[in-house]
Amino acid sequence: MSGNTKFTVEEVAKHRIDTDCWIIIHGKVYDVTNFLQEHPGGKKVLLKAAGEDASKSFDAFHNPSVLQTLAAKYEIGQISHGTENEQEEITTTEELDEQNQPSSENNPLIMGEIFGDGCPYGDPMWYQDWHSPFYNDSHRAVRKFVREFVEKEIMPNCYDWDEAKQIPKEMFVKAAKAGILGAVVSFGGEGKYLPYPLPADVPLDEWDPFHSVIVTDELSRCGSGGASIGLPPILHFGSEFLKDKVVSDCLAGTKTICLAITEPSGGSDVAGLQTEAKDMGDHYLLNGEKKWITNGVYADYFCVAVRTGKPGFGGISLLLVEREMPGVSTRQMKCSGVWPSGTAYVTFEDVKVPKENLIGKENKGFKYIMWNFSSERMGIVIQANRFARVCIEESIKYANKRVTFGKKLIDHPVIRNKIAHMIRQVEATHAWMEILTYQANKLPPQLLPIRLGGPIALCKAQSTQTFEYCAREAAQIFGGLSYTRGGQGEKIERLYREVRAYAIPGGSEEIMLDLGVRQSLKVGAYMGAKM
Ligand code: HEM
Repeated sequence: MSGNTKFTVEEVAKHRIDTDCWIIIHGKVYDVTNFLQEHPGGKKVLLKAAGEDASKSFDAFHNPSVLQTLAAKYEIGQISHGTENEQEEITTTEELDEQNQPSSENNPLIMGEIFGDGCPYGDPMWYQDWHSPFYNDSHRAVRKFVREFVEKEIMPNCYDWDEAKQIPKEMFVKAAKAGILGAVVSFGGEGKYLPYPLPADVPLDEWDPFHSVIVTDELSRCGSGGASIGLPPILHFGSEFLKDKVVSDCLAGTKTICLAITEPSGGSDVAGLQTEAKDMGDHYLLNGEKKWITNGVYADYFCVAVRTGKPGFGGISLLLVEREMPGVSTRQMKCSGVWPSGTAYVTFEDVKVPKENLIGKENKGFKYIMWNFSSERMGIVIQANRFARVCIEESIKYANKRVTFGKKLIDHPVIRNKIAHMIRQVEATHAWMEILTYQANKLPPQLLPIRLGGPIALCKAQSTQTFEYCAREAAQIFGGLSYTRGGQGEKIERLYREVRAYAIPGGSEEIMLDLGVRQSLKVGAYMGAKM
């Protein structure tokens, strides 16, 4: 029997015992006889629904993704359309819902195109037909392209990759071929190193920061994080020799690079770092330890912050270190979140690094690191805010189906109050992120770190505090389902564990808030503010 075989409701109704058990879910027929013993919800619930349309109960207890993954193995056909009366009986809940809703055609409320499933605040407002000065057709094309990629290639696998604590290597190559790796990493970089066209074939000279925002935002919809921060320093400050050596391979997904700044003895205090690179004439002799290095377990290259000069920020340089170099070793760290990110403790013991692997100029590393921080922090803002939005989307959808005390969760004012507080923070953060992105598009590049450093630092703290708030509230709405891994609360349980991976790295909230005010005051004073 193939997935196209047609059955009538009467035929399905004949299969309702434990040695022959069929069910209907959203118009498709499943033979679950061999699944009865394995069903995580128990055998009895399935037998109770045997021979019937179980769509409603199925929706109440599962993530829709179960149909794409596990259930697909048991699908044997579809319900055929019989006489008009029969058809009415077998109408699926989706079809029924459709009949009860106004159509999108000739709907007086809709002025343009709605993208996505229209869940209010589940996507940025320009997805739902709101006017925006920032987006045009090429942004819409990138949005569609990346959404399809994520829904097909990433979303169904997130849970398994998280449990396996690893993303398959082929996935990076796939993302590279789709142009996604280039889009995330190389913005502002040089086109000649791009091995594949950018998403939706947008020409490089038309690619703007809003395209990059869309790619990062859409990637974060799967409710799981990862980062690409090691390459930009080489793209922007490295020699032609270093660029030729690493950039194309990294953008093709065949090699991986990570950024190694943080040390066991100090995180946000970059100026105090201790890893030492001693000048030995034709090479540096590298000794020291780095900790919490994202992707460190899998990386082929390390962009390492080292001390080459005097104490403080004036004695720091960046070096490209290669995994093959004798004396480099990594071990996986056990983290509370972002399990597939290969977060590592890295040790360098008498590693000989050739002088040509110096990135930019000696003792200018602090400036490069600070420059890199702004784009890293904007990446965190976009990710954290989408994660917070996922909390809204999941909460609204769940609250619309879960019934307590005789009514749906969404009909309890206390739940709507929680969702409202989530929405107001996410929308405020999104608007701030967009206006900062607009500045990044308009300001002359040399002014970017000075004018935007302070606001970006503040916006980073805003986004991670919003994320933390939303993860907590969503977890309360999901109740016990957010305390167990997998199932309907899968994304919320994972996101709740991942909050710290955004609130601490790239500058902790405490440092961001202080830096944001200090830097803005300094810039204000320099620009003649009367304070
Ligand atoms: C092909 C059909 C089905 C498949 C593949 C399936 C799969 C699963 C899976 C994987 C879970 C674990 C939780 C999760 O990951 O979502 C689960 C739980 C459950 N399922 Fe099913 N299921 C099917 C049909 C049904 C039907 C028809 C019913 C009810 C009539 C049902 C009732 C339940 C219940 C009550 C739970 C426990 C929910 C919880 O832990 O909160 N399932 N099922």
